Amino acid sequence: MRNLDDLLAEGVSGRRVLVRADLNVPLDKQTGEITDDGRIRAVLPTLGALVQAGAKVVVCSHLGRPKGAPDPQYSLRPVAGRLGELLDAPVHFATDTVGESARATVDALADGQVALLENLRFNKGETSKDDTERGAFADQLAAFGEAYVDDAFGAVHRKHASVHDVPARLPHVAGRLVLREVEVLSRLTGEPERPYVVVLGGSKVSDKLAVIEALLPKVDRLLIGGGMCFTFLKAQGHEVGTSLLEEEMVETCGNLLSRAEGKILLPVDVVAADAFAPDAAHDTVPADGIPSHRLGLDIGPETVAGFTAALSQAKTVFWNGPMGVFEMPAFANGTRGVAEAITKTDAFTVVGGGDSAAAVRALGLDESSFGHISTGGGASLEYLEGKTLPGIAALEN
Ligand SMILES: Nc1ncnc2c1ncn2[C@@H]1O[C@H](COP(=O)(O)OP(=O)(O)O)[C@@H](O)[C@H]1O
Ligand SMILES: O=C(OP(=O)(O)O)[C@H](O)COP(=O)(O)O
Repeated sequence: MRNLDDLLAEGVSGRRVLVRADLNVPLDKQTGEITDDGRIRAVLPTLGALVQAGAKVVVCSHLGRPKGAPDPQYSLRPVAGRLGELLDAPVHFATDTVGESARATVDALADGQVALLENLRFNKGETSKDDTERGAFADQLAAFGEAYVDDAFGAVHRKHASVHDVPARLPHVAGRLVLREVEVLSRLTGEPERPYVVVLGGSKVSDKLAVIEALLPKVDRLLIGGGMCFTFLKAQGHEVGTSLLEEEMVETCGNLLSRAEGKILLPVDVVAADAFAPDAAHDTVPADGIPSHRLGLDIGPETVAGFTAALSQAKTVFWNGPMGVFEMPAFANGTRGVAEAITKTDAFTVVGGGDSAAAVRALGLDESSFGHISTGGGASLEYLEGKTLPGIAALEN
């Protein structure tokens, strides 16, 4: 896989370089402010090197999951502002992705300047399953660069135009972040030191359930909390009230549990609330006793103790997905407890995922007490699964 140094060695001064970044940062639902800028900081080494080398840097990214059309709540404009502060240079923001504003913004770039295009997912072509539709959008994007750098590790598992199709159209290299992520994560794909414990939570339930099947044979223990656990609890015959549930995956989860040979550890207690709100009334209840009008927003203290015991034995730990809605202090204890347990092991520990990494920082945990904090959750899980990831394969071609 060619990397940024190869491109820099060819010389990029005065050349337009299209950089796919993962600037999908968490935003405050009320104020729209960026609550964690870790993913922006993570691409600074690549962007800084290109700026210094005098390239005209055209950055593109997705933010959230808009439905193929402009949606102001998912605008990258606040990210352009923050990126400019971190680079200590103006970032020229295009109000569309491949339209007139983008063309004018890119055309006006001087050497060493940076532009950010509006959210890629405001365009249907970005995520389309139709090769022709995706290809047509990739053609438009590729026109903005003479070379392409993929530094969007968090999105390399997506077969999307900017990740999978643009590199087929331009000379392409891996950015510094992608290179480092792959280097570190490859330590977990060979023969990880055992016991190897994986902790899964978060809210992207259907995406990540698909990964469990492939991971099960590789791990010694799989601890499941967060929004993930309720589909499993349901499969065990428990009622889960109004908790996050993937009804159509209940049977799959039942099959997984019966084949897991006791490797899967589920919550024994959960914090159940009246509503998805910071001030909602809530209680800790047994996992098999969630009242019908309540929803589970965190794992309970007994579960944290059980997970801590399993983690204390581990020699390798991978964690993706918060154990609860950590953004609300009343439901942050499970995530804090599990994160602290991970920092106390003498295992090689990796945390992956935009929100998981944000949780580590929001809870004031020492980032250096983890072996690696990855910017990708789904991406690192699928990498660990041993799958060929569309974004990596495209860089290797
Ligand atoms: N029990 C739960 N119910 C609903 N949402 C949850 C629950 N537990 C965790 N979450 C939410 O999951 C989100 C993170 O999920 P995800 O995107 O899968 O993680 P990551 O970005 O680390 O890969 C957080 O915003 C958190 O509030
Ligand atoms: O946030 C992301 O992934 P993650 O939550 O698995 O870390 C990436 O930006 C990918 O986003 P997507 O899962 O909407 O494709």
